[in-house]
Amino acid sequence: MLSTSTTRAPDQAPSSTRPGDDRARAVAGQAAVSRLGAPVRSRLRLGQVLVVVSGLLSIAPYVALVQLGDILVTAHEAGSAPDPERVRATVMVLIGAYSTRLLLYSLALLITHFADLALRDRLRRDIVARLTRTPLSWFTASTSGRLRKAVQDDTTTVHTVIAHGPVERLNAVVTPVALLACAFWIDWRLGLLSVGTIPLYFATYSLSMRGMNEKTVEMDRRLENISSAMVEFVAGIGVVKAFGQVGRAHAAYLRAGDEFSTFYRAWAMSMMNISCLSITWVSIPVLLLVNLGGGSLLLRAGLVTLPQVLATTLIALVLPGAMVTIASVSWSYQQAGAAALRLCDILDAPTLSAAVHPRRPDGARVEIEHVSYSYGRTLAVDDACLTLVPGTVTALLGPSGSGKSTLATLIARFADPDAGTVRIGGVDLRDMDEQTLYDTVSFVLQDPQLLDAPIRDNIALGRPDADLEQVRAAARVAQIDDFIMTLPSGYDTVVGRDTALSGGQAQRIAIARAVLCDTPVILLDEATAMADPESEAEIQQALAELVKGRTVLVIAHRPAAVRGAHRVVVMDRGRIVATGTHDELLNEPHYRALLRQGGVAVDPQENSHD
Ligand SMILES: Nc1ncnc2c1ncn2[C@@H]1O[C@H](COP(=O)(O)OP(=O)(O)OP(=O)(O)O)[C@@H](O)[C@H]1O
Repeated sequence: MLSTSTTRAPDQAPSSTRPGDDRARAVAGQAAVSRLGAPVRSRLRLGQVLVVVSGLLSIAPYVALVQLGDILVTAHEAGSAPDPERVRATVMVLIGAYSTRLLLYSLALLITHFADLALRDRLRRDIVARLTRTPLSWFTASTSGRLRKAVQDDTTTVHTVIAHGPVERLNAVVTPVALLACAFWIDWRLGLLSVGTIPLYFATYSLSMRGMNEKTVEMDRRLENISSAMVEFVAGIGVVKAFGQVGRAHAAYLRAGDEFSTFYRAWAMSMMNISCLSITWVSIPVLLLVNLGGGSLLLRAGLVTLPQVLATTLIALVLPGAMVTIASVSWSYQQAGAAALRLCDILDAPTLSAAVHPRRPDGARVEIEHVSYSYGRTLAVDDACLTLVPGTVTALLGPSGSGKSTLATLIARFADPDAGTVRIGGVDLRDMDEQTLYDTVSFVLQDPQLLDAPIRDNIALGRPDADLEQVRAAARVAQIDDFIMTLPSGYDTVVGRDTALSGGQAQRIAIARAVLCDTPVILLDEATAMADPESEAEIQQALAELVKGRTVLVIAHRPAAVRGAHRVVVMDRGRIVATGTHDELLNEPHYRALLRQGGVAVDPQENSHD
C-alpha cells in the first residue's frame, strides 16, 4: 500500500550521504540559507547598514579617551587645573558616541528580529501552501518525520542566522577593523602591538577549523541516524515486542548513539587542543602583556604618551570578544545550512498542477486510459486500461506488489500518472478542482485513520457542515450507531481519549464517513473487511449499503473478496492481465493461480484444461 510505513517516496532524498558529498552539501546549505533569507533581504541590509555606522562610531569613545588623557596629563605637567570646558566637551562626545552606537546596534537587532519573525511566519505558510498541492503519494512515515523536524526545529535553527547572524557577524568584523584602524591612527607602533597576536591566532584557528564544514554535516547526519533509529524503534515497537526482539531493536539505537559518541570524541579531542592554543593568543593576559609591555618600552623611549598606550591596549582587549562571536556565528551558519536544506527540500516538494479551467464530471464513469506510474525506477502500473461502470463493483485482484493500490490511488489523484489519463464522468482529473474531486471520489483506506476528536467530527470529516441527524443516519447505514449510543458521551466521545475502538468499530466509522460524503465513486480497500473477524458480518453489511448504486473499485487482497463483484480485474507486475466475471476467468491462468494460492477450490471441470 502507498500509505504504509514500509514504503519510501521515490523523490525523497536518502537520509544519509557519503562523506565525499558533505562539502557539496555544506555549500548547498549556505545557498539554501541565502535563498530562505531572500524575502527579508532588504530589511537585513538595513540592519547591516546600521551595524556599519555603529561599528564606525565605536572609534569615537577611544579618540575622546586619548584626548581626555592628553588634556589631563598636559594640565598635570603644567601644574594647572584642566580646562573644564574642554573636559566636558570631550566627555560629552565620549558618552554621546557610545550611547548612539548602542542605540543603532539595538535598532539593527530589532529590525533583523522582526524580519526573522516575518520570515518564519512566511516559511510556515509556504510549507502549508506547498503541502496542500503536494500529491498524497509523497507523504510517507519518513516524510512526516522530516516535516515535523522542518516546521518545529529547522525554522528555529534558521532564526539564529537571520535574526542574529547578519548583525553580530558584521559587527564582529566592522568594530575591530575600525578600532584597529583607530589604533594605527593613534600610533602605528602601538597599532602593530595591538594586532601582533592576530596572525598567530588565525594560523592556529584555521588549523583547528580544517574540515569543519564537512564534519558539521557529518555530525548532523549521524544525529539524524540516531533519530531514525529511535523513530524506527518506537514506530515498530509492537512488532518488535511481539517477536521478542526489543534487545535487538534497542541495539540499533545504541549502536547509532555509540557511533556518534566515538565520532564526536575523536573530532572534539583533536580540535580542542589546537583551538585552546589559538584562543591563548587573544586571551586577556597575553594581550595585556604584549600591549602594556611593548607600550611601556615605547613610552620610556618618549615615542608615545600614556593615554595612547592605554587607549590602544583597551582596543586590543576588544578582540577576543569579536573572535568568539565570529566563531560562534560561523558555527550557527553551518548548522543553519543543514536546516535550510531540509526546509528547501520541503518547499520544493512535488506539486499537482491546478486546473486552469475546472470542469465538472458528467456521471460517474471512470476511464483509465493507458496509464503508467513509477516510483523512481519501480514501474508500479504499466499501460493500464480499465473502465469502471456506474452501479457496478469491480474487484482488483493480483499478487502483492502487482500495483493494485497504486492504480486505485491514481483514481483519487494521490498522484498524477506519468503517462495516460484518468477520467471521471468524461473529465480528466487534472481538469477538476480539488473540491469537485473530493465530492466525486472517496477512499476507504485499509487504516481508518481516526483523529483524536469526537466521533461526530470523525464521521463528518469530509462534510463538516453535516448536522447530528445526518451523521447518525450515516452511522446507522454503517451499522455503528447502536454502539456509539452506548458510549457515555455518545457522538461527543473523543476517540483515543475517552474510548479505545476495536479495528472493526474504527472501520465502520470510516465507512460511515464515506456514506456521509455520498460520493458517486468509491475506492475500497478490501482489507477493511478483514481486520476484525468478529464484526465481519456487520462490516460486510455496511459495505453492501455503502456501494449500492455507485461506481466501486475494491482492492482485493484475497480471492474470496471478489464475491459479489460484477467484474474482476487481475493485475500482475503492474499490467492488467485479465478482465471478466469470476466464471469467465476460471480458465485464465493468472486468476486460477491466485485462486489456488488463496485456497479457493477451482471448478473440477477446468482441471481438464490444465
Ligand atoms: N511509496 C512507494 N515508493 C516506492 N515504491 C513503492 C511505493 N509504494 C509502492 N511501491 C512499489 O510499487 C509496486 C506496486 O505497489 P502497490 O502497493 O501498488 O501493490 P499492491 O498490489 O497494492 O500490493 P499489496 O497488495 O501488497 O498492497 C511495488 O513494487 C511496490 O514495492
